[in-house]
Amino acid sequence: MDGAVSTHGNQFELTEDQRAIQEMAQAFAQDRVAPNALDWDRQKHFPADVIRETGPLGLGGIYVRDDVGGSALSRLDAVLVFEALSHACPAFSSFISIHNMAASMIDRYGDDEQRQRFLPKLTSMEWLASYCLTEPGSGSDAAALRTRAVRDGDDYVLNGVKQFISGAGDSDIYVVMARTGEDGPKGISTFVVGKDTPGLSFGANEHKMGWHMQSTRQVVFEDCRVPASNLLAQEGKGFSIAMSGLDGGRLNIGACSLGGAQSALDKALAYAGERRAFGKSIDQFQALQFRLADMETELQAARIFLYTAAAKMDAKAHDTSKWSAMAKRFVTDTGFRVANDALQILGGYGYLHDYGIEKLVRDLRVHQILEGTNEIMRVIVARHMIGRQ
Ligand SMILES: CC(C)(COP(=O)(O)OP(=O)(O)OC[C@H]1O[C@@H](n2cnc3c(N)ncnc32)[C@H](O)[C@@H]1OP(=O)(O)O)[C@@H](O)C(=O)NCCC(=O)NCCSC(=O)C1=CCCCC1
Repeated sequence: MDGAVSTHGNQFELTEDQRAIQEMAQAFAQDRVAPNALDWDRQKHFPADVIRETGPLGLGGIYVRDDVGGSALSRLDAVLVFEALSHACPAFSSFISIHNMAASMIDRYGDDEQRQRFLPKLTSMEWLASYCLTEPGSGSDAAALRTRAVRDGDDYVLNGVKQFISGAGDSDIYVVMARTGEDGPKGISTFVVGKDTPGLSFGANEHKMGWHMQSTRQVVFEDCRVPASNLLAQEGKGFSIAMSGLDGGRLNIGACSLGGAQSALDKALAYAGERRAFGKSIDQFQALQFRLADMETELQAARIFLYTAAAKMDAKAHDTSKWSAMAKRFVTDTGFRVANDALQILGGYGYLHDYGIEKLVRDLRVHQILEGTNEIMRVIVARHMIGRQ
């Protein structure tokens, strides 16, 4: 299985520029990611060098403004990139997506000085970035976070623990939500913290089911002194900043599921044409044809849905958060189902690491949990429907 990229003729009208972006990301995925993805997974290797190669391609700040080195592209453009990269490795693609989410939060909410200080190195990928919201005692109920930041002269002093942080220990920059005021969402603020800040440390790398090529650790703050000039926007704005970052991140994660599931379907289709049983190739059996047809149909529906949600965000539609949540839920559930069905088509071979499908299933499973569980996505959608936003 060579990880060849299929565009599978989606019906969404893409511009010539968008096709060029898509082809650039597909070529990079095929040349630099696909040949290594299984090794990275097996060795739990974080390929910082290959990740950094995406900087000069403009993927370090895909939707960051261009005065600080960003590519100033659209959310739909970004979705095309993450979909293409995920065809080779969803875990690789999702790290680039997290980095972009963090960079775009600094671009959107930072002042000029902060943008100039952090973004050129983030967009070039000289620095990598992580996003720190979840804590050991608060996941879905994000506004219950307890990491505290107390103002002391020209600094804030941070104490607390962040949990399940992707890229922790490898990233250079951490965008951290911490409590500066009252309980609940209005007491939360956002800080940019450099890796070398005294008082910042990292836990052990978690043993996970998938996403092996990126580390997941606790981030620990012990009297960690951060300059007040690293506060994004104003005190109390942190929850909204975190949520609006996730509105975009959820589209990206949907794209990572889409690309991974397409890769699994492509592998299953190729296998079904080659594998013979009872005197014919197994793709001649109607039971398998029906399954393939359902996988193709559901994946194309997910693709159109995701592209539509991205276009809504580009158009700054008032119900962007609802569309992001719907797309994240629908595409990640569909992607996992399709990848799991693909594994079934390969039978015993699907269960072997070398065929690449069990890795896709493991990688895609977590997309139904992170960046807001799919249950929380339903909460967000329902609140919009009944008028409680
Ligand atoms: C939806 C949710 C459950 C909502 O909470 P509540 O009911 O406490 O808060 P509520 O009353 O809804 O709102 C408070 C204020 O906040 C504003 N705001 C909300 N959404 C948004 C938004 N989308 N944009 C801007 N502002 C927003 C809201 O307007 C309100 O302010 P206001 O009072 O009006 O001034 C929220 O907590 C959530 O979503 N959890 C999932 C966390 C979750 O997703 N982690 C994932 C962690 S990250 C992760 O998993 C990663 C994994 C891999 C790597 C990257 C990260």
